Amino acid sequence: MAKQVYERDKPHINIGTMGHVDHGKTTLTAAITKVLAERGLASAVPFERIDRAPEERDRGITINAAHVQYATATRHYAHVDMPGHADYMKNMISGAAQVDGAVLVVSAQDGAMPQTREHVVLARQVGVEHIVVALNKADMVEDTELLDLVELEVRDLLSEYGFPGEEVPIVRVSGLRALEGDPYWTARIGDLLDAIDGYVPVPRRVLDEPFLLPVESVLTITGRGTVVTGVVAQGSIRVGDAVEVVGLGDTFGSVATGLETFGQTMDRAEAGDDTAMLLRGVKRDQVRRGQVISTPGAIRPHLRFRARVRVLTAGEGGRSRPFFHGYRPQFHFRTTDVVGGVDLGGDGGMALPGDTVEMAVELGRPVAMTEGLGFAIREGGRTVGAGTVTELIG
Ligand SMILES: Nc1nc2c(ncn2[C@@H]2O[C@H](COP(=O)(O)OP(=O)(O)OP(=O)(O)O)[C@@H](O)[C@H]2O)c(=O)[nH]1
Ligand SMILES: [Mg+2]
Repeated sequence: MAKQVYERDKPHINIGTMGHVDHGKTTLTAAITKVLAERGLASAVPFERIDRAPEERDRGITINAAHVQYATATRHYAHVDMPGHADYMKNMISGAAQVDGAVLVVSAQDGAMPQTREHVVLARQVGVEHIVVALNKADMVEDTELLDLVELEVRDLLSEYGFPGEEVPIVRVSGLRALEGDPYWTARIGDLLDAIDGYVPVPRRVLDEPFLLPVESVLTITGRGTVVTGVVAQGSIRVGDAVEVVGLGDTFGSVATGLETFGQTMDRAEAGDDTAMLLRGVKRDQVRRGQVISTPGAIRPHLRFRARVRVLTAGEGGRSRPFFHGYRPQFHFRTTDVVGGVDLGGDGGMALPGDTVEMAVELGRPVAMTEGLGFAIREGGRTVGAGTVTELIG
């Protein structure tokens, strides 16, 4: 059967659901596709197809970020449903790094919880500028004063981390009731989508720079070959173009022999597209998450770099004590994390929570990078810093 061709007839936006564990992100994601399917703008994706790994079903939590697509009257969306559980924060970070805007899901019953705060902090760090709040499980709270209070609390939290808390749209929804077909709550999902359409701007895509695709996942298509997926960070590519696979090992060349988005073929993929790329002559074990696919020669892997880092405070989920020269946390770049040693300049170097410091870093594995690349620093399940590469050393 011939595959459908992707029609680039509406602006494309990448968004995602984030928020504390169990606040209803996956249910809301399923509800959005259901409501839009009824309008002929999406295929309904049931809850079990979003959380589909056996462990996800058994534990009732999201582990891997899942991607679905839908359209509103004016836009095409790729939507990544991120995990809320603290153990899977690194999947949340790479998910958030790809989105142009986020839907922060907050349970109206529980209000803002630890990962609500941590996700807001991380969204800020990875450059998400626009957040729309879904005050979910609103079906469970009858007291409207209580809803007003939770709303205020969320606005304050957003303002605390530099978002315009006063103007962020907050929509009271019930993903579960909408999924069950309740007309009132179905209409509220419509309100949420209107808020997203209206509040998250179409970002300016960087098309005039070399092509770059951070690899999010790798799969084998029997009889065709190895496919990498991810959101194109910059530039564009056509079927037949030469590419390089860069980072985590030796750089090698290939050719993009096929391009798809959500199962629809494309002749050309461009910045912002959620893309699957078939690579010629590449074995499954030669590519992995954390590498980048680029125009040949456009980017190099590096082990050593200098950076400017803001050390998070305990209140932001970071450390309560300083770290010193020789500290070895994990560095999260785009879709990967790599251990690295920190040089704070001499044995007396120290970085206090709340400080912004300059440091040199030596990674355990080379990562494809250019100056200006952002990253998060994590240790023992928490985010301790946010940085930007200022100079490539080696
Ligand atoms: N009453 C009510 N229950 C809901 C609503 N949305 C979700 N739930 C329930 O809350 C529980 C968690 O829902 P999920 O959608 O898995 O939550 P999640 O935020 O995706 O969880 P993680 O991805 O593991 O962080 C499930 O039992 C849902 O049925 C809602 O709007 N109202
Ligand atoms: Mg989930």
